Amino acid sequence: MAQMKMNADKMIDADVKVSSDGGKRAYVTFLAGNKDYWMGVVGLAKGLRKVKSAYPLVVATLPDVPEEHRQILVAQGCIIRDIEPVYPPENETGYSMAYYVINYSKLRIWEFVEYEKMIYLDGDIQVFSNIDHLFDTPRGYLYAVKDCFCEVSWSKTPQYKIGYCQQSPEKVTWPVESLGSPPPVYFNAGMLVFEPNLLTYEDLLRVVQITTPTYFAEQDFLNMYFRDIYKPIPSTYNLVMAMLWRHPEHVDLDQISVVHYCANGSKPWRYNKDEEHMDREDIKILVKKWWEIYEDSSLDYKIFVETESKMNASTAPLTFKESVCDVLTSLAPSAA
Ligand SMILES: O=c1ccn([C@@H]2O[C@H](COP(=O)(O)OP(=O)(O)O)[C@@H](O)[C@H]2O)c(=O)[nH]1
Ligand SMILES: OC[C@H]1O[C@H](O[C@@H]2[C@@H](O)[C@H](O)[C@@H](O)[C@H](O)[C@@H]2O)[C@H](O)[C@@H](O)[C@H]1O
Ligand SMILES: [Mn+2]
Repeated sequence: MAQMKMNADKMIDADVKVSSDGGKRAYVTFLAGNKDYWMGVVGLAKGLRKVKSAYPLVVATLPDVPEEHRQILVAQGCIIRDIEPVYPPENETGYSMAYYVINYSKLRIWEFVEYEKMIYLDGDIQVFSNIDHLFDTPRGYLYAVKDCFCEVSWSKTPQYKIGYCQQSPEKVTWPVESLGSPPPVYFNAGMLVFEPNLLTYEDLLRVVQITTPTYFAEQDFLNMYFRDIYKPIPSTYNLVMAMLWRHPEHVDLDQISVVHYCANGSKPWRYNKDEEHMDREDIKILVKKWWEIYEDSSLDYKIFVETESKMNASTAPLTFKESVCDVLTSLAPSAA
């Protein structure tokens, strides 16, 4: 029996796990530049191993990522997928952060149609509990967590100016008479459960070229594009860090599966205790938890795989022949 299972597994490409209905699944992140985000991706790869995710991590990688960083990621079991940049039209109004322009390249992940379903995670995200069950969400939708509008990065938006946030709409009523209908529910694009699709991909690239860029770059664009199929999922799947001080009533850290280190100064590999809010005890704990995974050599790909295979070998189910021998031995008359 075990042998038959082994053969079946061999038929499945070692790097890609399939769902019960045969669809391939994987996590995917995005890496650009020659700075230090590769450390975030290593942390993410090790975190997914620690929670025993059944699926690999694909890294959509821009050409400016150096070979040295690529080799580190391959050594950590990542699947490198080279992508070309996506440049949006000229942006007169500017972005909330100048570097956001490179985040349009995230759109390339819709081209990864060898996978039926993917979970996109920013490189500054860590997974602390297994979220593989999100791959079983009903097809035909894009799932993501609602963002928060309260940080100064939103200061140029009407919602920030009146203190309105979708996380606590009861606090400030949206003035329909002066501002029209409230903004549609809006997701943070650091974590997405989505289905790669070539027609969608080609349409994304077409529409992005005729869409005026706005403050949150590809995040605004994705919210506009997927408005009709977006389904909000709980903050446990993408704790946008500002929620800790903006909406603490909506945060139970014990229930959080995914932490998004998106607040200024909170990226663990370049944590800056002098940035606003970074002296909070909960932030220090979350940064420490990230480093514990990053520095845990038992989670390094090579060591992890060796350890797992030894454990599986020692607890592997008996083959049919072994179990028969066991029974016969137990029945044999005990030596006098
Ligand atoms: O120099 C950079 C900037 C961004 N990113 C990738 O783009 C994602 C989005 O950027 P970031 O997380 O900094 O945005 P935030 O969530 O903090 O707004 C990152 O997580 C990385 O995966 C990258 O690889 N290199
Ligand atoms: O390019 C736009 C980016 O917009 C989002 O980040 C924002 C958003 O979360 C705001 O709500 C926060 O205030 C801010 O700090 C944070 O940078 C995504 O996380 C990121 O992946 C990317 O799409
Ligand atoms: Mn991020």
